[in-house]
Amino acid sequence: MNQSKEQRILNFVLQNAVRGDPCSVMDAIDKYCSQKEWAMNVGNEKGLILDKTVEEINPSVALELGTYCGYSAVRIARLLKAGARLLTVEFNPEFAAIAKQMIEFAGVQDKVKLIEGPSEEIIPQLKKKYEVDTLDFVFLDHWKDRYTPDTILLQECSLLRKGSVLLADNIIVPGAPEFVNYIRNNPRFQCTNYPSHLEYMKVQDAMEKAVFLG
Ligand SMILES: Oc1cc(-c2ccc(F)cc2)cc2cncnc12
Ligand SMILES: [Mg+2]
Repeated sequence: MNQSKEQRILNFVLQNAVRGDPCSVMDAIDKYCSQKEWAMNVGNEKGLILDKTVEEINPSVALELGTYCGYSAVRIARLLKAGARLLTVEFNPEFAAIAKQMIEFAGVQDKVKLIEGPSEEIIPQLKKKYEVDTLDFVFLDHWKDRYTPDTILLQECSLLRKGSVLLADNIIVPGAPEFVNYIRNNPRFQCTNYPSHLEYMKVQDAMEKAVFLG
């Protein structure tokens, strides 16, 4: 049975990156996906915006919606302080299986909890099942039509506190117009737009940062 693209990406990392070195894993994925097969990792240009946001917040508890192959989970986890943790949610079992191996190879598995399932099911479980009080940082990088309902669900589940930061990928491509309209017109959020480019392409994209005002 021939391999998936995601399995080919993982194989390339296993052959070309250094076990326990998150940056070498990120570099190998970026090399493969820019030179061989495009894939929907946040990439190195938008990845720098993600880095700066994570470093600014220095989160104790972070949530990622949309793990895919684990590129941004590795990217975020490598910056977390001792004792801090990332919960990352992936709906697709094949992607989750690849991401688990990617996260372990990078050596960040002690900081990352990979949860397989739909975000709308997992979010209401975060407090009781995953011992979350509130979230310091949320990276939205899953299906764009889930950005708004999941942001509302995070509020309904009292998972945001004054100062919690949301960062959303793909504001232009594939685009999340309904989310942009919701979040920019919501007085409980302070928004900032970060123009960038679609991963590995000369196509305009952007990220949106939204600080919850409580
Ligand atoms: O960063 C992303 C990019 C694209 C995407 C796909 C096809 C295309 F033509 C352009 C962009 C899809 C995504 C789905 N989930 C999360 N992130 C994504
Ligand atoms: Mg994305």
